[in-house]
Amino acid sequence: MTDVLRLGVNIDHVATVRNARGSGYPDPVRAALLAAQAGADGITAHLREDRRHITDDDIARLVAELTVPLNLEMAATDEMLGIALRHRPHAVCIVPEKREERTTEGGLDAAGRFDLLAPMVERLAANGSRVSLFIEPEARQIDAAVRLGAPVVELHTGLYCELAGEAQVAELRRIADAAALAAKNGIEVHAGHGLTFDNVTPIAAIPQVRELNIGHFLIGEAIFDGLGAVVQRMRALMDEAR
Ligand SMILES: CC(=O)[C@@H](O)[C@H](O)COP(=O)(O)O
Ligand SMILES: NCC(=O)COP(=O)(O)O
Repeated sequence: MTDVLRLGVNIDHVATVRNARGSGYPDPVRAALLAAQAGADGITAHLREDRRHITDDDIARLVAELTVPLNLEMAATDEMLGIALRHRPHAVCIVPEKREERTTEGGLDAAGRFDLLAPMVERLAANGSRVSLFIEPEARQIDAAVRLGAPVVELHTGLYCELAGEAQVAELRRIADAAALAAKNGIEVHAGHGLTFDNVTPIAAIPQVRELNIGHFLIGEAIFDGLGAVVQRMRALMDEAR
């Protein structure tokens, strides 16, 4: 019996719609509570330096009101470290960030930024948050995660989602090999970015993967079918894959 595969719903783009007009709706916290009721095992929220979607107030309200664990995504900056230490979320996932990017473009260079990350990982863990590193599915990055003492890595699935045919199969193999290597080294494996109903199954079928974080697609589909229904459908696809 493989462990249950958890679904983390990323609510960033509920805030994107809200911020389009500076209104109070749609409320990301309301979306988070609804997603939890529909079967989400956790909520992911990315507090970006430019606050283009999730705001500091959203994080404060999520911490106060969520009924499932919060996974706070953040860049490796002193500002974000201070916010994470103050709120002490269940989990913190350190992600790369470029102000000019439309969305995350790749994994964190944990190997190249080792000296910057080491004290940050240590302080977040000592503060009681489960630290995750959002990385490319590469042995070099997994080795860095081991040396940093990160208990979790989230493997970037964006390239897999963009590719097709043999190239996508090769990227899936790369992700599966990275998941096996990370698990062999005692690291819990998560995956995310760009996942949809159509491409989730092969990722969900990787036995070492314990959590998927999925957002943009679900929020888009919710416009047509409602957030509860699309969360339930993604949950069912993930369960069928195991
Ligand atoms: C790290 C990752 O892939 C996402 O969780 C991230 O939040 C994407 O950024 P946007 O939500 O701003 O598109
Ligand atoms: N870390 C991945 C995540 O939280 C959601 O990514 P996406 O589904 O919005 O691309």
